[in-house]
Amino acid sequence: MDSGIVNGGASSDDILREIERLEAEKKEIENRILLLQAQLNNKTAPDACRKEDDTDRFPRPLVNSLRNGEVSGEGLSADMIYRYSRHLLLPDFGVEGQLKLLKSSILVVGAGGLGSPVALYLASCGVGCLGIVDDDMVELNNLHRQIIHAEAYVGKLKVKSAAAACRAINSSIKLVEHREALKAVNALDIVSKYDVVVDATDNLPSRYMINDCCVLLGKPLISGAALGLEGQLTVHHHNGGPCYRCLFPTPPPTAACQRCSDSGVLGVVPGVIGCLQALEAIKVATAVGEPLSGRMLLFDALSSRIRIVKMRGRSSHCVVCGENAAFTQQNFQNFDYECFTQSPMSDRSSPKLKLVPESARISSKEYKELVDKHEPHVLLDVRPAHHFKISAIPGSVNIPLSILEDKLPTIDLALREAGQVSGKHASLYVVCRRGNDSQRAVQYLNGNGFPLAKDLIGGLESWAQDVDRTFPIY
Ligand SMILES: Nc1ncnc2c1ncn2[C@@H]1O[C@H](COP(=O)(O)OP(=O)(O)OP(=O)(O)O)[C@@H](O)[C@H]1O
Ligand SMILES: [Zn+2]
Repeated sequence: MDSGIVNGGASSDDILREIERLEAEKKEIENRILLLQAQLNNKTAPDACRKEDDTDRFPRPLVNSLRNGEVSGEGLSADMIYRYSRHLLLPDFGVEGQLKLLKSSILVVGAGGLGSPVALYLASCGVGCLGIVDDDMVELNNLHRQIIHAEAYVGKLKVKSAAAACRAINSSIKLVEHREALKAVNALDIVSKYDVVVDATDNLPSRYMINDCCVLLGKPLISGAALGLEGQLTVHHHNGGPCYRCLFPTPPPTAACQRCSDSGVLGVVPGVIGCLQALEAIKVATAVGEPLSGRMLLFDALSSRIRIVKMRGRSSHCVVCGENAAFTQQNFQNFDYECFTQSPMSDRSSPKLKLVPESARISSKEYKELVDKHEPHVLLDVRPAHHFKISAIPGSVNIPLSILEDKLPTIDLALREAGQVSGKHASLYVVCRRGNDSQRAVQYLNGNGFPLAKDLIGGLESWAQDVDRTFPIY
C-alpha cells in the first residue's frame, strides 16, 4: 500500500503496519525540522553565545556601553545582569520587569514577622529604593520568626538591624531607615516618597491609618496579617479595587484583635505571608501578573490549605475613597486612630486597666511578704491552661478566667485545704500574666461569695521584675 491508506481491500494488519510506517516518517520529518531550526538559530545567534572573554556571558550590546557597572537610562550594568540573571531569564519578567523594579521604591511598614521576609526579598531582588519604618527594638522572643534580625541585634533598633541585613545581601540598592513609628502626623510625608506600601504591622489603628494615607496619596497597599496558625493577604486600592475601609468600614470589637504576644504564632506562618506580600509588591511595582486586588488569600497552616476569596468591590460610600468622600489630608492628620479602633498602636502603650479598688489589690512584694510569713491562703492563677504550663508560681491553683464561673466550688475546696474556713473570710489572691484578667476575676469573685479576693498588681510580669528575677516570662 502506498499513500492510499483507506483501502477497503486491505487487512487490519496491513493498515496497522502502514500507520506505524507513517508515524516513523512523521518523527523523522519533525527531527529534521528541529535540526534546521537549530542551524538557523546558530546563524542568527547574538554574540552572547561566544566565550572569548568573561563579559561574553552578557548580551554584547548592553555590555559594550555599560562596562564598569554604570547603568544607562534603558540598560542594566554587567554586574546587574549577572546578579539578576535568573529574573532576566523569565520570559514574563525579563529585562523590562527588572528595570521597573530597579526604578521602583517600596516602603515596608514594620520590621517584624511579616516585614522580615518582605524586606529581605525586596532588597535581594533589586527594588531601587527600599524604605523600612519601625521604632521597636529587637527582642529575644522575636527571633523565632523575625528572621531578618540576628542575636547580635537584640536590644537594638529593628530598622538598623533590618537595613544591615538587607545591605549585606544587596549593597547596590538604596536603603532608607525610618527610625520612628508611622503615625498620622508623619505618614503623609514618609509615604509620599514611595510608589508602593507594604503593611507589615500588627495592629488595627496602624492598618486603618496606613490605608487612609495610601488612599489620600494614591499608593497601592499590600496588606498582610498572621496570627497563630493562620494568615491572610490582599492588595488594597489598586486598579480601582477596594481599600481596607471599603471592606471594613467599622473596626471589629477590641476582643477580636489579638496579637502574637497574646495568642502566639508559629514562626513560619508570617514567613509564608511575608513572602507572598513581597511577591505582590513586585507584581504591583512591575505591572507583571494579576495582583490580589479585590481578592483575599487565606492560609491555614494546620491543613496546609490556601483559599482565595473574592472580596466586595470598591464601595461608593467609603469615607476615604468613595464617590463623595470628603476625607482630606487635614482630616487625616487630626484623626485619632487609636480612639477610632479602641485599641493601641503599640503593646508598649497598652493601658493598664484599673477595674477594682485599691483595697482589693496587693503588690507582688506585699504578696511575697505574706508567703514568707507562711500566712495560709490560696493563689489563684486565672491564665489559660497552656499559659500555666509555661511557668507558674509554685503552689498556685490554675482556674482559667473563661471557666471561673463554673469552678467556684473548686476554689472553696482549695481554700478549705489551705486551712481557710469559708469564702467570706478567706485569703484568696488572684494572678494572671499582666494584671488585667486577674482584676476581671477579682471583680467577679468579690460579687460572688469571695469578698476578700485580691488582685496581684501587674501579674507575673511584676512578680518577675520585683520579686523573683529568675522567674521565666514570655
Ligand atoms: N505604626 C507603625 N509604624 C511602624 N512600625 C509599626 C507600626 N505598628 C507596628 N509596627 C511594627 O510592626 C512590627 C510587627 O511585628 P510583629 O507582628 O512580628 O510583632 P512584635 O510587636 O515585634 O512582637 P510581639 O507581638 O511578639 O511582641 C513590630 O516591629 C512593630 O514595632
Ligand atoms: Zn475605600
